[in-house]
Amino acid sequence: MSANAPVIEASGLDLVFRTADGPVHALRDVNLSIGRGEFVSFIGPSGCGKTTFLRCVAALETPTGGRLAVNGMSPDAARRARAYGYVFQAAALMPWRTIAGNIRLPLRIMGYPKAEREERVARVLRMVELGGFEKKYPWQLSGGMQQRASIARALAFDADLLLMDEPFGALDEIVRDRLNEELLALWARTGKTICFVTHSIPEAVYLSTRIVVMSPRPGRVTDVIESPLPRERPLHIRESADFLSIAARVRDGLRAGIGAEV
Ligand SMILES: Nc1ncnc2c1ncn2[C@@H]1O[C@H](COP(=O)(O)OP(=O)(O)OP(=O)(O)O)[C@@H](O)[C@H]1O
Repeated sequence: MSANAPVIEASGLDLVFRTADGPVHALRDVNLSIGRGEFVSFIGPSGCGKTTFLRCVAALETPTGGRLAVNGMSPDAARRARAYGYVFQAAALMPWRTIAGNIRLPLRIMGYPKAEREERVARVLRMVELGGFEKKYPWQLSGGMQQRASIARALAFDADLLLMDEPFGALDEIVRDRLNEELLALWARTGKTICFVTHSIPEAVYLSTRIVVMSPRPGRVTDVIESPLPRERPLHIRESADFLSIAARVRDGLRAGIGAEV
């Protein structure tokens, strides 16, 4: 695959869930191409298909129409090639395992030798500033630290693509600000491609190079906004005119999507 080939390419993507109450059109005609090193946020009201899109990329759902390629492969093949790390809404750590044990387990399942497992666990914990917390259990850590541990687990495979489904939604604003800054720093350091689901307009605008606005019933993309903000973003950039004008456009897009529904 060439370095410029899209990491994710969706064309005419459709997904209809068959339910007892009839079909649910979770995604309709989604066309999106995401390039290497982009930070793309997905924002939209509950039920507009944000999680479903990420799950399709991760081969956890099968689209009912259209095409989807991840690193130029089918999502299934990309999953086998460990193309991505997935960070869930809640930290989803196993409470009976230590932080190191949580990160080590998938590495063990995938057959990494012991020495390499240990090296990777130590490295990713340092990356999320949790060095020294290896032997703690999840309940001994704050919510923000748990979420950092779950990011470390997703980083352990060195995948170039990170799929993050509302990872900071349950955290208070101060912790969220800090993790947003840390995530941007990590993105800058590693050059990974990040797909990030959020309900927060400021979070989407602060983090992203591109913002995908979605609306429900059927779930579809209603706007894609390129951010003019520089890659280096101190928190106070949120008071700048550029920031506020992108936030206003996202808000308008969300309103228009809801308006179209009624
Ligand atoms: N396994 C499933 N079976 C049936 N319907 C489903 C299934 N998964 C999702 N849906 C429906 O598909 C639509 C899109 O759901 P999805 O979870 O992708 O939305 P979302 O935008 O991520 O919402 P939220 O912001 O609340 O997480 C919703 O109407 C949801 O009820």
